[in-house]
Amino acid sequence: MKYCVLGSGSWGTAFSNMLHNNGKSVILWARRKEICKKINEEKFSPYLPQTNINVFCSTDLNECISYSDVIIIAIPVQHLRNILKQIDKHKIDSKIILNLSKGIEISTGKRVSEIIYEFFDNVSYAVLSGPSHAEEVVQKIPTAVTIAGEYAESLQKDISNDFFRVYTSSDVTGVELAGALKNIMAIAAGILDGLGNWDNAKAALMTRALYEMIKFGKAFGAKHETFMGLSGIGDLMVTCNSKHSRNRWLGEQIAKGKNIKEILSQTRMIAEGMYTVDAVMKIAKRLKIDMPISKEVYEIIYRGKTPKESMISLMSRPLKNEWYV
Ligand SMILES: NC(=O)C1=CN([C@@H]2O[C@H](COP(=O)(O)OP(=O)(O)OC[C@H]3O[C@@H](n4cnc5c(N)ncnc54)[C@H](OP(=O)(O)O)[C@@H]3O)[C@@H](O)[C@H]2O)C=CC1
Ligand SMILES: O=C(CO)COP(=O)(O)O
Repeated sequence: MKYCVLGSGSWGTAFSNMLHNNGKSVILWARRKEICKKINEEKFSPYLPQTNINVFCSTDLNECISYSDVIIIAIPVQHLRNILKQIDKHKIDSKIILNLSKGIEISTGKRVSEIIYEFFDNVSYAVLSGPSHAEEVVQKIPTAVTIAGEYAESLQKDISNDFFRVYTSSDVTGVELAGALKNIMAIAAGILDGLGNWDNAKAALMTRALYEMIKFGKAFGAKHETFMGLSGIGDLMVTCNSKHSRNRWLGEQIAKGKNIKEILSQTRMIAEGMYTVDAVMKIAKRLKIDMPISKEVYEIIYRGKTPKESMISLMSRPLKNEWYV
């Protein structure tokens, strides 16, 4: 199968480079000409400056689609719709779309599969997610992830190699939601890290975060076991603890007293959780799902609540059974 990867940020670049090294035919699509030029002429990406990038890059979106059997999405979710609008429907007809992005669209509350099917009715869809920081994948550090959806077994074979191990799952909704929700929780973890390196608090936060993710997922028919796997607790652990996580970093900066505008001006990278939390709070309100950690992340980012005030709010909630619904 031939592949194109849409999105030349850190993950799209790392993933396409890995597929190229697997011996697959791959094109990376970038929206900016200067990125393509650097990758093609200097084997350099500003998103992964320590690594040689050997994959071919193009800025011609529809040419990339025509060339490929599998179209891989690595575009921040709030910008995905705008890119999909530019794709010629006939060129993508009956192809496979594999999503790597982790988020929920604010304007519609949709997961990536739902956005894709709104545009293209005759495509096959799969999602790949799990603990997989691009910075480690380009260094060939052992990584394991989950893939769910159509052609999962064929994709699993093409993508896996001696350092990147792909497991299959049948739960597309769960894999999508777990990947989106853990980004919110990583912001909360970063806020805690910025306040103090507190082991008890971090363990409590991650455990209650997982329960919150499961409650939300179940409202959409996601399987409990998915949240116990690589795309659930696995990705939650890595994102809440990793020095590479942009979501955790964003939280840490907030706790240091910086305002959001100032933090965003420091990087071109995307912390998806900052946007997903807006979508999740709208959905949770509508469906009456209690999401205390997400609510505090939302209040801090969008309402100016201080991290200390949020911590007090969380700790002074009415006492209850650990597994309340
Ligand atoms: N980084 C990682 O380790 C992992 C990331 N992911 C997920 O992959 C997805 C892509 O993230 P990642 O590769 O990390 O991106 P990065 O944060 O590394 O880079 C930002 C990307 O967003 C693009 N972008 C910024 N503004 C726009 C816009 N207005 N329209 C379209 N694209 C825009 C940038 O394009 P440009 O350079 O042209 O500005 C760039 O490709 C996210 O959903 C993320 O959660 C999943 C697993 C691992
Ligand atoms: O999803 C990721 C790792 O699995 C990347 O997380 P960040 O976007 O927080 O860097």
